[in-house]
Amino acid sequence: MNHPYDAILLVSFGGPEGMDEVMPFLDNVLRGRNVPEERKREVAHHYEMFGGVSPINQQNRELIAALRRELDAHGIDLPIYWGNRNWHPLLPDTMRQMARDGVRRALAFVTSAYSSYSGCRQYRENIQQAQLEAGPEAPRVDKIRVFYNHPGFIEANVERIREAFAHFPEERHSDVHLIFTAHSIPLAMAECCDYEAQLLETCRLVAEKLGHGSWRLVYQSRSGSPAQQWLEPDIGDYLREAKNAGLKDVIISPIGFISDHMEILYDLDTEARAIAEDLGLNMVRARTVGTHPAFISMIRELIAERLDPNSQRRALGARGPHQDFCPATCCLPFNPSKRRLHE
Ligand SMILES: CC1=C(CCC(=O)O)c2cc3nc(cc4[nH]c(cc5[nH]c(cc1n2)c(C)c5CCC(=O)O)c(CCC(=O)O)c4C)C(CCC(=O)O)=C3C
Ligand SMILES: [Fe+2]
Repeated sequence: MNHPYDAILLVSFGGPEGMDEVMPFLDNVLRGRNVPEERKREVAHHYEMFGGVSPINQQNRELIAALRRELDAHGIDLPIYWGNRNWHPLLPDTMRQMARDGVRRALAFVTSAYSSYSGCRQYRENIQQAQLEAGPEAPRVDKIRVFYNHPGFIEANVERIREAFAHFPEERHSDVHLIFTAHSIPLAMAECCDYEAQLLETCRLVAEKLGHGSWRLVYQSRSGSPAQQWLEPDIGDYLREAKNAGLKDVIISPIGFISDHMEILYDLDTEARAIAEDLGLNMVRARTVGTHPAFISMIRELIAERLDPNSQRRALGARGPHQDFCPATCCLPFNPSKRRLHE
């Protein structure tokens, strides 16, 4: 096929893989961010509870291995590179390697299904910065569209939630309350993107496929200064609300993420689970898509559609496929015209 791409680039968040990597990783995440020192220490402790190892890097290795097999099976022979925002392999190092290998133009798959500054624009800025650091031989990089409404993403989530339902006796299924979670972001950030609307669309499409009416989208992993407003309700508060409303069985599906990384192991499997147990709620946490075959074939499809401009761009629901190229003002961190000058 005649197309301009000579590599795939997986772009992700990155995570520490040992005790001595936790603080330098958090320094990278929080450089220039308005997050209190106390929150940083708290989050360092979350990582330390797991030996300083975030599962995210291993999950990305497995994702790459699965994608390699999928591309090979479909005759797509592009090499796959991998670079992270916050930890090794770091994007600038990967970009230099690509330049050395003679890569001229790459397609980037970012491990975030939704549009937001953190999940879209910041990754594009990271790519640009890495290109600057790698110099004039750095490849050109085009980002693959966000996939929150892609049938492969929906199907993989539906199957993960079906697995979770199987933990409850059949006769209780209709009374199970399905709680979707996503990473909270500052309201100022949420105002500049379609994050909430996209999340709600994914939840709606997944719940519809499951034929399950009792669901709600809530948020987790709130960070930042307490003075700032972030998306709510928080999962902990919502579990208390659910209890007060008389609910007994809940499934938590972290629809905002694509792998079971630290924000899930700690914020849901440790913190939210303790709250649920305290309240006497039966909680089952659904897995994220991870390397589900429908998700891996979705990534292959998203690559193939960029290699062949005439191919169909699949999307479920009312919103249609997201555009291939982000407009200049897409996913800003905040609305600049709302910022007072002295801030
Ligand atoms: C929207 C969004 C996603 C989803 C899109 C995507 O996947 O990119 C996401 C993913 C992730 N967030 C992660 C970890 C962290 N996020 C933090 C801080 C923050 N996240 C934010 C937003 C998001 N984050 C924001 C607005 C902040 C405040 C600071 C800032 O404005 O940037 C902090 C600092 C400590 C804290 O304050 O919590 C950590 C350690 C990990 C890795 C987990 C692992 O290691 O396994 C992953 C995948
Ligand atoms: Fe985060």
